[in-house]
Amino acid sequence: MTASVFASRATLQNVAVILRSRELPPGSLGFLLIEETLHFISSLRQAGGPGRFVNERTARFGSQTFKTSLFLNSTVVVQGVAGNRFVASAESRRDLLNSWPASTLELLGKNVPAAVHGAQHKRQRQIMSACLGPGALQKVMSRADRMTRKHFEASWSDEAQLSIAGTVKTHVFRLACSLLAGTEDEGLVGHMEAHFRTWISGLVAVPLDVPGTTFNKARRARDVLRRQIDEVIQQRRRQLQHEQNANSQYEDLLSQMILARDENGSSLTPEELRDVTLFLLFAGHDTSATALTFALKFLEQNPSCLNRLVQEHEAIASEKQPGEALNWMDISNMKYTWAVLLETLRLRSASFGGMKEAQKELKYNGYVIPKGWKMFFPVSSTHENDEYFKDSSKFDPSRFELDTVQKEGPPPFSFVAFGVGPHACKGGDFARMTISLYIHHLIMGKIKWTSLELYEKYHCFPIPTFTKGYQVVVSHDKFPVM
Ligand code: HEM
Repeated sequence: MTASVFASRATLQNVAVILRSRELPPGSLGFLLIEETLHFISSLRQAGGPGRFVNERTARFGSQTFKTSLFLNSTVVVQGVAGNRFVASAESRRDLLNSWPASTLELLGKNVPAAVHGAQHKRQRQIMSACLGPGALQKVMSRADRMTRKHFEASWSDEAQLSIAGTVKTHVFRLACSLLAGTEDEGLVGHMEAHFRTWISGLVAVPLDVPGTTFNKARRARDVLRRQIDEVIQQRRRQLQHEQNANSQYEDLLSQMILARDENGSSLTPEELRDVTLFLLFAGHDTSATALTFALKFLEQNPSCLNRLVQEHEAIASEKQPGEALNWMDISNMKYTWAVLLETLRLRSASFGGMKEAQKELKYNGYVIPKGWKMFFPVSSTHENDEYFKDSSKFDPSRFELDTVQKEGPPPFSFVAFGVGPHACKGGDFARMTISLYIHHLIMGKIKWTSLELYEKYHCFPIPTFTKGYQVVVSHDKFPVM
């Protein structure tokens, strides 16, 4: 049955391709629409992500724009600044729409920002802006600072051997639960973490919903998480009703999200609030944890960059009283730290690219993109292009040091780790706060970490992941001055 559906879909699409072959970009949809997907996934299973898949086809067809088929969809791949700019502006006109597989949306929920468009999306973005921007984050900074200090005391003891990937992931999840959902209850958070991992593993699984499959377990885990988040929200609403002053300094973003209104005075519906809270945990978790893990690896491999960071953090700490929490101004003054994070994301982007669907026939670069086809912009082929980033394979945070080292930053649409267009990331400041705090307390704790394997392998399916979890030995001492 499934095979015949594949076959008829593939046949219909192939007929369309033959009829319009002169107008379409060069390329091949492969055998039964599945062959190309297998090549794509095999490329993601290696370091470099989709780079090999994209570069091979770019060379074979002599064009940066080519057709292929990904995840059963006829797809046009576009690259570089021009391709990214085209996607952003076509999406702003709603000629392209965000396109996630139906099975992923089934697990994420139909109300999440990535799934909605138009007025509902605008309302959600306005509310998220109010709750994830510097003003809101300033209110939760002392809580975040306290949790990060506590994490180092508990997990980074002298001579400990630990997996940085695992340790960082757990911390980022706990911090996000505390700041986004307002809960630090260890029992509840531990329980949520286990369900959370089962839930997100279903997002890239075969969507077979029968008992025992990864997808089915993920759907059940999602139901448990929804109940848990609903309870947390109800509890928070009751607390807020008892608060005398609704403008007091809320130490969690959930309270701010409950109270936030868009320009028309509308708030999130209860179902939206639940789905958006869970979505924020999902959107901010693996992305931030991966960026932090790879940043630490790059720093270990580049002692001169680490030394610059030490100077920056010592200067900031010297202005504080002992034990005084960092504030948002301190985070925004950590300019080299931010440059290290951006350079890490350039070389190890958590997203391998964006997939959008054409709502009508489009023209790009002289080629036709038929209605219903997907457009895919791979991140790596822009990030690793010497035209935009000189010596692009080199880890060099100074390319993002605007005002001080560089007169101009990279060209617009060349750095796309946070996506482009109306659905671009809303959590950059949150990620910046989480990662900067972590690096600050690591450095000020005089902690040294040494890899058991300096050049450990990693793969990119679905995001960059060290094969052995980046195992290190910890010691507490002074950094060598370079
Ligand atoms: C280094 C960390 C992060 C990276 C690299 C990252 C990257 C991305 C990317 C590539 C997208 C998709 C954009 C698109 O579809 O075009 C996205 C969307 C999003 N991210 Fe992030 N993200 C990070 C952290 C966070 C955090 C910490 C949060 C929240 C706490 C967050 C919230 C969101 C939201 C809400 C969206 C969806 C926006 C929409 O559909 O309107 N992200 N992010």
